[in-house]
Amino acid sequence: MNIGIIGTGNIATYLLEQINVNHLAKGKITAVFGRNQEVGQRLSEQFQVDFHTDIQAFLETPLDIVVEAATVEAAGLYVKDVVTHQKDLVVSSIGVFKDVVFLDEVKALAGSNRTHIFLPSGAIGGLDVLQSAKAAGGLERVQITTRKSPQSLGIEADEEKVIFEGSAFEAVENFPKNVNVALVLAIAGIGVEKTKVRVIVDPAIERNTHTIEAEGDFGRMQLQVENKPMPNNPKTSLLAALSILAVLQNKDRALRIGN
Ligand SMILES: NC(=O)C1=CN([C@@H]2O[C@H](COP(=O)(O)OP(=O)(O)OC[C@H]3O[C@@H](n4cnc5c(N)ncnc54)[C@H](O)[C@@H]3O)[C@@H](O)[C@H]2O)C=CC1
Ligand SMILES: O=C([O-])CC(=O)C(=O)O
Repeated sequence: MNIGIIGTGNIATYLLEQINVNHLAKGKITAVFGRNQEVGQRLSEQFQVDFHTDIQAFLETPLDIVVEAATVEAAGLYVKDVVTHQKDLVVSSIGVFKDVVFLDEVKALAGSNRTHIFLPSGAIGGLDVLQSAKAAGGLERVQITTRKSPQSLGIEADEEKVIFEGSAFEAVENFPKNVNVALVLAIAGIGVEKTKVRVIVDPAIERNTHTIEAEGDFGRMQLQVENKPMPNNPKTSLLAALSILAVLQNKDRALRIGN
């Protein structure tokens, strides 16, 4: 499997190490697309990977699957191109799908190009429960509370404070690098308007903590994940990078676990 990556940051570098050096997934990252020539050159030498600044040239290389590990904005620019070039796609910046019409368009393109789109569970879990809970309707309420340090949120604060309360749609507009988890939750569950999000800044906390609550005909769920932030980017939890690695490991397996 030839893997391409969009982005040259923290997640991209983590995947290059785990796949090209530690061989933790089948296949190899053969090409990286980014804007920063200097960083790209460094990654290219360190991990024996082609670096491209032209998206068309990147997508014309023989790739089986492309991992977007850039930003919500970059995902908006490139995901359709990836699918129309008939590559499978893994999206990290799931906030790009806050626009349901855009999500439907990308899904339709994937159908007509016979490709698959993977949305990793990222820095949370519980998506299996939500999908089962709504299989026959009857999922009523979903809420996520994200608690992060000022460094992880990229803001200044000297006391604990609720800094956002609203829908998943509004949350992405405000914190595009911190609430992709709310979007995957919304897509798995009851949608971007009904999924409620709270963001709390907490100077006393070291871990990126997400608490998910859901209720419906199935009963109730409460799940809390206390994530270690990544050293190179404290906004991002290690689990988010691991979840992409797991998607790449599981993609073609005969045995599927969870729904
Ligand atoms: N689903 C989830 O649970 C999570 C998702 N994320 C998403 O993953 C993304 C990547 O995370 P990190 O690697 O930690 O971030 P990072 O900030 O270390 O790296 C982002 C990279 O994207 C590149 N980039 C930005 N705009 C670009 C463009 N137009 N074209 C090409 N490259 C562009 C930057 O140069 C940088 O190399 C985040 O921005 C966020 O959207 C992050 C954490 C959790
Ligand atoms: O990594 C995390 O804890 C969550 C995150 O940044 C995101 O969902 O964008």
